[in-house]
Formats: sequence, structure tokens, C-alpha cells
Amino acid sequence: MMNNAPGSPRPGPAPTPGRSPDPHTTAVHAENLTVTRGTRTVLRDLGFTVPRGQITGLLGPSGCGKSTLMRALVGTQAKVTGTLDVLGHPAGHPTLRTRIGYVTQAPSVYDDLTVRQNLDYFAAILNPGRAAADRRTEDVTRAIADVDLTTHADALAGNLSGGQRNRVSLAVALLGAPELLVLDEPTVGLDPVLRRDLWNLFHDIATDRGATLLVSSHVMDEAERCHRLLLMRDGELLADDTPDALRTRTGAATVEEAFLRLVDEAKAAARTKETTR
Ligand SMILES: Nc1ncnc2c1ncn2[C@@H]1O[C@H](COP(=O)(O)OP(=O)(O)OP(=O)(O)O)[C@@H](O)[C@H]1O
Repeated sequence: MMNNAPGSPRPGPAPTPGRSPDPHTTAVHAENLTVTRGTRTVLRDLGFTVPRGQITGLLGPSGCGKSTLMRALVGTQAKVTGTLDVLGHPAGHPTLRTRIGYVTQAPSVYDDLTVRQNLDYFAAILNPGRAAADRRTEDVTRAIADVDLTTHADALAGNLSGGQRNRVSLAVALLGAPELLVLDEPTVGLDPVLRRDLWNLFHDIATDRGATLLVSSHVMDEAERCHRLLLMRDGELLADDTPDALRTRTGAATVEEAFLRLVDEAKAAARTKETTR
């Protein structure tokens, strides 16, 4: 749990025992989560939980605060206040480093190394020493196959397409078999076949490995592929529900339509509040 003073440079542990849901079933728990960037409050008073072993989609228009929320979760965002627990620890806790895989929007790969060399490098950081050499080779080969880059394993990362480079970053995140994968818009720039294959991989990772995935997107049709959704707009949470429940509750045929109805409801509520002041 975390209750940071505004302006603190990093989320720091300040446990409040007994208030969080069971960390065996809950991967992320947030209460009154607020983030300031510069002089702007970009996340306002968020409260939600992310269940373990499922895919939760973080959806909302560009600039609504998805990346900021992900940065707060992995402990790289300053000026975070409120409660944010991740895998039973305050966000940013050192023991979380090897338990979370985080893929940013900008692929973090070395252009002058091949795909395999990139993976070998990160595998050596995760599992150093000669004794782990065989395990590293296995892990690297599996991660490259997971993201469907086996035929490009010996290509220089600098010669790959944008989508392929994104997949190298994803393979790096998969190396340590993380319990929580935080993926910031992983399907941007991918063709429909690769998008489908990646979503199938996300489901395999959740089902076969029991991992939790938090995947951001501003493409609403990807919402239908998630077990649960966090719908955001302007730094606020509009909904925390399953796609089915959202459609039923709003009487909408699609999640996109449900989102638009929730936006209209929020605007109407804000107008009512304004006129009754
Ligand atoms: N360094 C910064 N200083 C001040 N404001 C910032 C900074 N970085 C981002 N912001 C603002 O914070 C808000 C949330 O940005 P964020 O990148 O989290 O949105 P997003 O939903 O991930 O957008 P996208 O889908 O385009 O990546 C935006 O309004 C953005 O302008």
C-alpha cells in the first residue's frame, strides 16, 4: 500500500495493513489514486482492482492518462498520491522488479544487435552466470517463438519493422516469466493478423501461465478481447467492469457504444452539478 506525499520523487512504501483485498486473487488495488504531472492533475481519485490471471484492458482516448497509470503501477511515475498496491506490495517496491514485465510504447531494443543478441543480453541480466547458460538459451528461444520472430532471430533489430521491434520488446518482457505484464499499446501499427496472433498469445499467457495482463489501447474493438475493462477519460475512471456487464448496463451493442454513452452520462452529471451550485 502507498500513501505518498504530493511531490515525492518515487512511490515509496507506507503500508496500511488490513485494508487491501487478498493479494492472491488481486494483482492491483488502487484507492484515491491521483497523479500530477507538471502543474496538471492527470489522474484524479481513481479506485479499482485488477484480478489475477486475467486480461484487463485499459481503454480510453489519447491523452486520457493510460501511460501515466501504467508508469505509476511499475513505480516510475513521480507525484503519485493515494493507495496503489501491486502483487501485495506498494507500487515501486524493489521486490516487484523481477515480478513485473513492462513494455512501453517506445521499443527498448538495441538496433545494432540481432533479435537473439538483444534477448541474450537481457537474459544475462536476469539470470547471470555460467550455470544458468542452458536455461537462458531455452528462455530466449521460447520468448522469440512466443512473439513469432523465430525466422528473424538473426536479423539486426535496426532492420526490423516497427511492429517487429515492438515484439522484440515484448519478448524481453516475457523472459522472466513475470506474474504481471503491463503492456502499453502493444498492438499499435500491427496488421490485423498479427494483432489477432498477439491477442491469442496474451490469452495463452493468462490461461497457461496464470499471469495477469494489463493492456492499454485506444482501439475500442480490442476491448472485446479482454476479461475486464477499465474505461478512462480525462484522467478519470468511467467504468471498471466486464465487457458483457458494460454492454448490458448501458444497453449498448458494443463496448465503443457503451463508452460513448458513459461519456454522455458523465457530461450530463457534470452539467447538473454545475447548475445546482
Ligand atoms: N511530462 C509531462 N508534463 C505534463 N503533462 C504531461 C507530461 N506527460 C504527459 N502529460 C499529460 O498527461 C496526460 C496523460 O498522458 P498519457 O501519456 O498518460 O496519456 P495516454 O492516455 O497514455 O495517451 P496516448 O494514448 O496518446 O499514449 C496528457 O494530457 C499529457 O498531455
